[in-house]
Amino acid sequence: MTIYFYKVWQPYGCFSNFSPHPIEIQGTYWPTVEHYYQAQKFVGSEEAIIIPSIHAAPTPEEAATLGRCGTRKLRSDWEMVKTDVMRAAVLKKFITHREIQEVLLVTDDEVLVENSPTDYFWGCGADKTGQNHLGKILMSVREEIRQLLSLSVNK
Ligand SMILES: Nc1c(N[C@@H]2O[C@H](COP(=O)(O)O)[C@@H](O)[C@H]2O)[nH]c(=O)[nH]c1=O
Repeated sequence: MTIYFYKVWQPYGCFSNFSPHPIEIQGTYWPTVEHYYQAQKFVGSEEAIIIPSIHAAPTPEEAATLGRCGTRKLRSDWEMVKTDVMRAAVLKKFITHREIQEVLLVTDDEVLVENSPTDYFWGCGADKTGQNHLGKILMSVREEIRQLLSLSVNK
């Protein structure tokens, strides 16, 4: 059975990048994966001055609004790196927070789909034909954590 998730307050809300699970990456703490992801759009770009505001945004929604501002220029390699940026952040989230790691592992081999009505890249979009890259990242993180756990058990 496919598992759909989207908003934090809906079933499997902990799979949303907006869920309140902080991550530490290269010595910096980010309140959510979404804060980190949106800030990475401007690393090394002429708009990098916005990064502290994204970092300090009171909610992931506000971080997303800042990062999505259409007039700001993104780093030139963003399209090439964004999936790796997202995967690193999602992996860190589920390694750090054991209670949601358990929720992820209990989904076994079910297909995970971000049920966004608007996003055809990270989610499945309104008509379910989207690429679902966030769901694919979650499934690959699930597999990686399983392997890490089996290595530590067999040591
Ligand atoms: N969960 C969730 C969203 N979905 C998230 O939005 C991000 C994509 O942002 P961008 O690349 O800037 O379009 C990505 O983290 C995706 O999972 N969007 C929302 O407005 N509300 C939400 O509750």
